Amino acid sequence: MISDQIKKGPERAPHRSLLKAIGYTDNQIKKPLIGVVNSFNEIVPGHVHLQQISRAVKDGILAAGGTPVEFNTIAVCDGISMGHTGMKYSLASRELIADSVECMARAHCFDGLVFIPSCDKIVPGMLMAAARLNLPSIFVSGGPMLSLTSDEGKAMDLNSVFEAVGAYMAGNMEEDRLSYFEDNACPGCGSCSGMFTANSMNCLCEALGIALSGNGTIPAVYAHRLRQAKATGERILSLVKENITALDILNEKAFYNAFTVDMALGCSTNSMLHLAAIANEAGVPFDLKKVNEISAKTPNLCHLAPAGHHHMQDLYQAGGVYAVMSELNKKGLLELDANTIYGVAMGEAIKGAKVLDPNVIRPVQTPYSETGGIAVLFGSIAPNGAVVKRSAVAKEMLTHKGPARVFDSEEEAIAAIYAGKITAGDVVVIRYEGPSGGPGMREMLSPTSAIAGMGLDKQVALITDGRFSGATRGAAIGHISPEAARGGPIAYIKEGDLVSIDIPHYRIDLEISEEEMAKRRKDMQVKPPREVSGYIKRYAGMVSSADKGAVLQSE
Ligand SMILES: CC(C)(O)[C@@H](O)C(=O)O
Ligand SMILES: [Mg+2]
Repeated sequence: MISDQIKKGPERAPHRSLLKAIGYTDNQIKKPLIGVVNSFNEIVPGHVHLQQISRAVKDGILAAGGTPVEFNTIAVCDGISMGHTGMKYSLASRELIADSVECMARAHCFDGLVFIPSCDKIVPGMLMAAARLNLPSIFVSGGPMLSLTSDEGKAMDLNSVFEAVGAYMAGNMEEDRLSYFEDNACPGCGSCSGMFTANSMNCLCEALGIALSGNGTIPAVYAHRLRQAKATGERILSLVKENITALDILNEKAFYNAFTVDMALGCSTNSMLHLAAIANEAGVPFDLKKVNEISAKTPNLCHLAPAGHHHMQDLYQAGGVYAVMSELNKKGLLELDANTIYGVAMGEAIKGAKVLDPNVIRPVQTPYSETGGIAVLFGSIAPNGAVVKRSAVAKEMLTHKGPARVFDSEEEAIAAIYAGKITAGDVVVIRYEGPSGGPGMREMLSPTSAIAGMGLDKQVALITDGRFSGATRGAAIGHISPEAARGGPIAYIKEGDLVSIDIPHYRIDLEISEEEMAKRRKDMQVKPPREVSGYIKRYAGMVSSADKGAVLQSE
């Protein structure tokens, strides 16, 4: 046992003494020590109930003959940090989570780990740690929030409130209506209820084979979630016994399945950053061009919010992620011999799964589209790529040409949008918001929701070296690489330049000549880094480009 290093032989009497000081008995110390990596706190609705999930996980571990040892990580709420400098700390928190789990697991010699994430950055941060540590590992999330139906019969979620702000600011909504959404859109604990980033990543844990079926979709408040947590706690003991470690599962086939399921589900654009970062930790090659190859042949089967009106509870009732996979399998789109935490191959694991509601999970013969939810665009604005959730783009905007309206920060852009200075046809450019330049690559739900809430989403595009929320809809093209702060072409766009977007052909171009661009590179200065301090300053210096997952690199 790995934990023998802290508990076996006379030399380890002091260590056992300390374990006894915690209350562990000799009998408990002899058993496999299972780290329960919790991310409970009292500021994130997706995490506020994780003590209950953790209790259930620990019950499962105890029942299966292990000794659970809980420790915590931080967790940021992207919704609460949205629209101000707080958002600069969200993506950056992912690396802290990975690093802190590494420190805890290595220092205390756990035999296996159960990870309990929930919201956006905690899932990938923990997956990165799992890959890095390569211990027997399994994931169980806190589960999605429920979605209530409004008095107008519309399913609500966090984005309903963000878009209501847009409508209110445009003078199209009364204050009491805004309050109605504020009071009803987020009814209780769980990760926000659309196919936003948290739920995307928790669903992808199933596709990766690192979580039990249902991990992504069972609502936070259902007892099924607690049973799932117990089953997860029991399962880790089998993984320890059989020595199935994280990298037995997180290999090339697992990532192939994850990208494929991502396209079918219509996951958040942030999944491109996170899968790249996790693949990097797992030593699996990642190339954004490959993503397009998968997207080109994978039908989009689901239109959950923001692409449509379904929510996670609908996907749960429709059969969940495995039902989606069973549809994809009919077209031979999966790597069936990928490993799973069940100890059987994925093909075996999904046997028996079927679609229970074809309105929520379309049959593979009649998809929403023949191609996947996400497209990677390349072109003179984004030589190394840009990402768009094409399943949530209005048809009218799939191709668009319009004048650039250039802003060097999210704040400047939002002020112009609220002041009514953005009009039909415009391409809003928000730059110096990349991983290094931001720093922290802010997620821009306020501007995209304001545009949508003002009814301009069929006429206005928004492009940025920052990123978007999973709740963002419209022609919102992010992750433009290289970023402005590192001299990417986006730094040289001028007000009024024509920007050409062609999503079906995977292109994003600036309509100026190469000579003109060369001239601008000579004449125009890239802005100096923003004045920041502390962790985010270190982060700004070390972070890689978005197309590489915005991971920290030491050189
Ligand atoms: C606040 C949200 C909905 O979590 C957003 O940050 C996302 O990425 O989906
Ligand atoms: Mg987010």
